Amino acid sequence: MTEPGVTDLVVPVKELRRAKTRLAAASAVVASTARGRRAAHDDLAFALAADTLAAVLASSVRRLALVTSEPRVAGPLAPHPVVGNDPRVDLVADPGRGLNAAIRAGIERWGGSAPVGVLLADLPALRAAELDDALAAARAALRRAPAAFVADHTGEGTSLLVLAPGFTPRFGPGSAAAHAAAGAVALTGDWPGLRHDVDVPSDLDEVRALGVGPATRAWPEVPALAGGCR
Ligand SMILES: Nc1nc2c(ncn2[C@@H]2O[C@H](COP(=O)(O)OP(=O)(O)OP(=O)(O)O)[C@@H](O)[C@H]2O)c(=O)[nH]1
Ligand SMILES: C=C(OP(=O)(O)O)C(=O)O
Repeated sequence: MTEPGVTDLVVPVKELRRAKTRLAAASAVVASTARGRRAAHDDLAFALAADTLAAVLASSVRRLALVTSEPRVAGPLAPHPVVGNDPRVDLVADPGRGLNAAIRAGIERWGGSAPVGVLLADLPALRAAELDDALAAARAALRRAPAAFVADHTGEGTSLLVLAPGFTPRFGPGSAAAHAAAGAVALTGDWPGLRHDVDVPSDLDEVRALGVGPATRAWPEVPALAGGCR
């Protein structure tokens, strides 16, 4: 039986022009002009988020609070084909005070009185089945702990945090240790797509080897995103 709340997810997406600065070298390889590099960078950050969101929407997630002020996701040309008019998606304005503030805004959108998941949006190899499996494991863990998390492939970051009301998200450098120290249970499942976030250029090769969604696969070409999923 599904316990209420835990299939509600908050996903933050930073403004593309400010996001993923550690990936700048990847864009420099595919474009020779500053303008071209800027566009390639924004397209890459967008592709990572689009593929993550497509997997989320193919999962059993009940509601999605998408916290962003990025015009390509939430602006006048939105909704984007990936998010579409999906009734599960609730757009929340980014307060502009960093990642944890954005996450809090997403949690508060639903009142903050039930368990909720927080998933970062740089997981282009994420599979819907992995997310469902991890959410089920988190549901079980929440019977004995205030939160559960999935560490990223380096072991230092957090890709998914599921928290009961009252637990404070501690995203940022060293978040896996911070979440564990605050009492969250580290989930141990074999979820390579869920664990492999893309922070530095070498991560791109590694997620491509796992198998990424259509947007990241096509980069630096911008694909006609049709909202399909693997
Ligand atoms: N809405 C929102 N999302 C954020 C913010 N900061 C990070 N994120 C999201 O959190 C996820 C992980 O981001 P990071 O890789 O830690 O941060 P980043 O600032 O984009 O990348 P770097 O500049 O390379 O450190 C991505 O999905 C980002 O879009 C923020 O201030 N607001
Ligand atoms: C933002 C985080 O990770 P990364 O910088 O690895 O994306 C985090 O783990 O809180």
